[in-house]
Amino acid sequence: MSVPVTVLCGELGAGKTTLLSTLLESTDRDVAVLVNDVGDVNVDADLVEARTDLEGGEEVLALENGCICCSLGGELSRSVIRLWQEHDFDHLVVEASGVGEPEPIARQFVRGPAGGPYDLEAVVTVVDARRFHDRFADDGSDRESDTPPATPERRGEDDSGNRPLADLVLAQVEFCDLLVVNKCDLVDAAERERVVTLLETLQPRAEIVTTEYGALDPEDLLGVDRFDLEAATDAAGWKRALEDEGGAEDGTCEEHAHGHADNEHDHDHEDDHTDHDHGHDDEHAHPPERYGIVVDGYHRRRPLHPERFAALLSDLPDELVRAKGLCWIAGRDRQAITMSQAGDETTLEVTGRWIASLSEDQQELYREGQSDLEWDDTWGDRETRLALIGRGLDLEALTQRLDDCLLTDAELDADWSTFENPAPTGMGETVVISGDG
Ligand SMILES: Nc1nc2c(ncn2[C@@H]2O[C@H](COP(=O)(O)OP(=O)(O)OP(=O)(O)O)[C@@H](O)[C@H]2O)c(=O)[nH]1
Repeated sequence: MSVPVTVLCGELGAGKTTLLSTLLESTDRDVAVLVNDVGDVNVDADLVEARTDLEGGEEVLALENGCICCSLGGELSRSVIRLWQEHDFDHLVVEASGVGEPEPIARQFVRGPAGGPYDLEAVVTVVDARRFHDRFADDGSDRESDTPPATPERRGEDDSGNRPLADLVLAQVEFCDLLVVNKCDLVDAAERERVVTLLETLQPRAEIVTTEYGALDPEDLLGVDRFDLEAATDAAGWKRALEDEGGAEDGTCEEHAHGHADNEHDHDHEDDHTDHDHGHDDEHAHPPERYGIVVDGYHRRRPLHPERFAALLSDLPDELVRAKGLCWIAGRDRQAITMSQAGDETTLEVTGRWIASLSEDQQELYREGQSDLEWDDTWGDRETRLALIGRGLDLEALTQRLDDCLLTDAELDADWSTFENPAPTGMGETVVISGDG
């Protein structure tokens, strides 16, 4: 019988190790723990080990060489298989590094060799209530104001691990089954409620529990079989906002609708896998209108002027919590560019090619595979389609500002390659644009 696995995520210092220590002290199960820290010293492993009765059956294994989600897919699989061969236990918890993305880790247990001995039960993300509130739920007034770089920062494929922190925090929130809102002793009741409501909007599918010092009933963490890869992949609030806009009528994730033939996960999105048995699915399909939280989509089939768009991205309203989707930027006529905004920073990344930029034969192939794909006679599938999630956000004003970035009729007839253009060009290349502060 396969061993159930829980993947534990959350930003640095959110309270993962505290939660894990409490869990190990209170559970009757024999739990093995795989800890992954970025850096040389496995502080967490030492900590958990020191506080855990290893004689009782728990084993702590530390993965030394970096971040499991970035480069160590193979090593993660090998380590957990070795663990399974050499030890006897009835549950595995993988504590992911605070800067890791949960999705690649989860996939190791679903599609990779570790999927044999193991069965991924849940992805749990720990959120620091205080920090989350101040960063995302506080109308922007208390937002962290790191000195922004004066010019957009260009990053290549190799250092994509330098993704903005706020973006990673939200990626962890958007891909999980259970959200543990920790450090509730550091927020008041109203702040906690604001955090929970915002989390429900950002991730309508997850269960949400609130806690202090990770004091959860072990069965709340280990006892529930919630994980569904497809549902988790499509669960993010921003993806639902795009779907509500009619952007994924075929049930296909927008990110994968355009030229992602080289993406190994493409086929995971072919069916509509909305899972109505899980979490808050139905209740929050339409986000709560409490606390002024608004969700909307922006869809235009006219290219964005690169300079004006970059200027807008460096001056987005503080009330915008999350914006994500595909952009069509003039002068980048082949590149489907994903925009991802969280906190003060926006990442532009080339994540695929517009189908319209492929050869006639290839276009035909792709279009046959996506019969519902909207196709414009002139521009093909090129379009800008964004989800916008905000608190107290003036959607009309932001929509107008986005519209002001679109090429004018005169600019449409101009040579787009002459525009000053900070947008990335190569597949996987990213550009980060910071707010003006
Ligand atoms: N006030 C308060 N402090 C907490 C709570 N939970 C954890 N802490 C403290 O927050 C700090 C970080 O907690 P950890 O459990 O190490 O966080 P982590 O997520 O494992 O951190 P990394 O391993 O760096 O990613 C520690 O000093 C904890 O004692 C809580 O609910 N309230």
